[in-house]
Amino acid sequence: MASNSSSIKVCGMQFSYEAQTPLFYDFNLDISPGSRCLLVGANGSGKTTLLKILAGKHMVGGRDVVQVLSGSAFHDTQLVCSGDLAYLGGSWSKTVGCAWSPVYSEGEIPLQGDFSAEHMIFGVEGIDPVRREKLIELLDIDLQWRMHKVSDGQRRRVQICLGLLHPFQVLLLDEVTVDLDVVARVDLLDFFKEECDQRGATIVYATHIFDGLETWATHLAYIQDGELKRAKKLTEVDELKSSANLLSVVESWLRSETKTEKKKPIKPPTQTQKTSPIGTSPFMSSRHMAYYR
Ligand SMILES: Nc1ncnc2c1ncn2[C@@H]1O[C@H](COP(=O)(O)OP(=O)(O)OP(=O)(O)O)[C@@H](O)[C@H]1O
Repeated sequence: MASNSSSIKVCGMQFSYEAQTPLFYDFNLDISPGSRCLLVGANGSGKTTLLKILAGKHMVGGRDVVQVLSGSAFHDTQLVCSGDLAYLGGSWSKTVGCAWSPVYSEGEIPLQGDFSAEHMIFGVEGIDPVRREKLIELLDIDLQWRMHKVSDGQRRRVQICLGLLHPFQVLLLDEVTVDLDVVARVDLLDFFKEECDQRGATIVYATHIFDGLETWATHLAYIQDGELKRAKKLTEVDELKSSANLLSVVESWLRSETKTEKKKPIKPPTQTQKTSPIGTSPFMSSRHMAYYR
C-alpha cells in the first residue's frame, strides 16, 4: 500500500504493449500530495502510457504495484467514479473526446450530433454550481457553442471544463493546453496552482511546452525509453540553479539522449527473437500482458 504521504506510488512496475519488449521494467515513482509534477521526455518515451496506467486505463501487475490515493489505480474504479482521480488527455476530435464524466462511461464523450456546450456541461450531475460557474468563466466558454462547429481550442476548453467539474485529488494532464490561447493557458495554470495550494491536490502534467512552468511546477520527472532518469524537486535541479531555463535544460537532456542512442551498437537479433512467431514476444508473460480500458 502507498503510505499516507504519497498521492501516487508505483513500485517495481512492468508493462509492455502486446508483442513488444517491455516499455517499463522495474519502474518506481513516488509523488506527494500538493505536488505539481512535470513529466518530460522525448516523443515515445512513455509519458502518455504512464499517465494512462496511473489513470487506471491499463492493468499492470498486482493491486499494490500502481497506487493512487492509497488505492489500486486499475482495480478501485471508485477512484475515477468519485472524481478523486481525473485524467485529461487524448486528442479531442470532432467525433470523440476523452475526459472523465460520470454521465459518459469509459471517459469517452461522443461529440457527433448537434450538442451545445451547455448541454454537455450541465449534463454532469452532482456538481457544485459555484465551481461550475468559475470554470465556465475561467475558460471563457460560451454555453451556446455548438460542439460540432467550434474551433479546436474552443472544443478543448469544454473538454477541460468537463474534466475539472469534480474537485479532483489527483489530476493527470496529457498536453491539454496545446490548443489554448495564451490567456486561457495562463489562467488555467493559475487555477491548477490554486487547487494544489488550497486543497492539497496533486497534478502530473506531461508536456513539451515549458512556457511559464519554471515557477509553476514543484517537481520534475524525466523519462527516457520508459526509464525514470530523474525525479526531483525543481529547486534541486542543478542546471536550473545556474539561470538556465527549463526549455534549455530539457533540450540538453534530450540532445545528449540522442547522442547516446546513436553511439549504441546495433545488436543482431537473438535466436529467440528470430524464431518467435508473429504476434508474440519472447518478453511476454502474464505479468507483462496489458489490459486496456
Ligand atoms: N497502443 C499502443 N500499442 C502499441 N505500442 C504503443 C501504443 N501506444 C504507444 N505505444 C508505444 O509505446 C511507446 C511510448 O508511447 P507513449 O505514447 O507513451 O510516448 P510519449 O512519451 O507519450 O510520446 P509523445 O511525446 O510523442 O506523446 C512508443 O514507442 C509507442 O510507439
